[in-house]
Amino acid sequence: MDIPGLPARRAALNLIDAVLRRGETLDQAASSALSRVRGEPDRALARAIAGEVLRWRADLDELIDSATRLPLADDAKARAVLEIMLAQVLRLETPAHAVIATGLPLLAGGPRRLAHGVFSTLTRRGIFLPNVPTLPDAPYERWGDRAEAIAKGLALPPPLDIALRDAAQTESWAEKLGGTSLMPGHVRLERGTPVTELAGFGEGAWWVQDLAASLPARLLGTGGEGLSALDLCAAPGGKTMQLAAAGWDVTALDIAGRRLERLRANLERTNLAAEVVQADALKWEPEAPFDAILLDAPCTATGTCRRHPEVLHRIGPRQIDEMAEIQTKLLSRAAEWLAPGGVLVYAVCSLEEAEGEAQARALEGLQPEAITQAELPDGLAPTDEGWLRTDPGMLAGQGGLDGFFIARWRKV
Ligand SMILES: C[S@@+](CC[C@H](N)C(=O)[O-])C[C@H]1O[C@@H](n2cnc3c(N)ncnc32)[C@H](O)[C@@H]1O
Repeated sequence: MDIPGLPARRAALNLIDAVLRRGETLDQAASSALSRVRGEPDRALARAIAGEVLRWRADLDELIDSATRLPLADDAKARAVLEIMLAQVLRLETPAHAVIATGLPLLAGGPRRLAHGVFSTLTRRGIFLPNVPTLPDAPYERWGDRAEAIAKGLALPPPLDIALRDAAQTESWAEKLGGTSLMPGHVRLERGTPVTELAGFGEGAWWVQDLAASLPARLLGTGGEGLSALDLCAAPGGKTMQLAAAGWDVTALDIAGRRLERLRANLERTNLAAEVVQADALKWEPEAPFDAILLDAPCTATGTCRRHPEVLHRIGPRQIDEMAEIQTKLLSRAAEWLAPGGVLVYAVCSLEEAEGEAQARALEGLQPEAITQAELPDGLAPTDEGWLRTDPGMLAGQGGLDGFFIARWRKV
């Protein structure tokens, strides 16, 4: 029999290992790593511990190294166990005795005494974490002069943003749900709000969507009688719902069947319509050109680091290059499918220049259409090129937002 709480800590260790060694996402790792953890609270605890370690790993390691005479190897199990133990004390307010009771058994047959010694030395010393997590070296270097601000955003727990089907009712939904609105059609609620229990969820009056993620579809404008929009890479459908609610005649295309099932369920719940196509956008050909195309391309998703801190560790040049290559192909195909006068919006939830600015710079044959200040919430501004670059850490006073790159063109 395991002691209570031990399976959750073992699972946290396995989740971290899957991210650091196998490059998996926490979601990918979850089904196997959490399979032996009974009960949702313990599964949530395992994920929370792993998330905190991945967010604060550089700072936790600095503490560990300050208390050992010889540094532990980067991949030493004792280091990983100490990270888990310290993250609980420093981030989850778990009492030290519970941390010891569920941490040291993970090192059975190994350096338990060493780990106990390091943990006791540190907790006696009165340790704390900085206000802002220290980024791992690789993303710190990649993000250059944006890195400090991004790190500040990482320290903020992301709020819960919802997008309304009917933007005209923004004020009344904000009041009903006790939230605040940063632009029409948007309401911001406190993190951890149980989504499905909120008023309006069942009747499909809104869906969960980060404020930044809601901007690309807004930048296509409103549709109308007979105006067609292609949502290329559409699942699970946040932007499809926005486009349909804005009056476009939407074709929603994605390669992933399971994700398209979620898109269909989302459309059904919100009582919105779209033609759904399962296809590979690198091979598919449309029957007719579109008046508007939204390419929300697959990407490294580093802009979601607040919710998915594993991207700080598992994304490197290889993944960025792979994604950039696909994005270039998708963008040039999408550009060919526009009707004269049609608008193309390109978006990625990535903080990487290769997936954002470099893609926009390389696209030929369409006329850039600058994003304007009036189209953005207060506190955000377009770049000199007329693109939008959001970083976690922007709008910090209002709870931040995800990192996105967005650009727009017109076919003249
Ligand atoms: C950033 S997500 C899209 C999110 C979606 N637009 C939303 O707002 O809910 C990228 C999507 O691209 C899809 N995808 C990746 N490669 C694709 C391809 N070759 N053809 C079509 N879809 C693809 C993935 O299945 C994934 O659903």
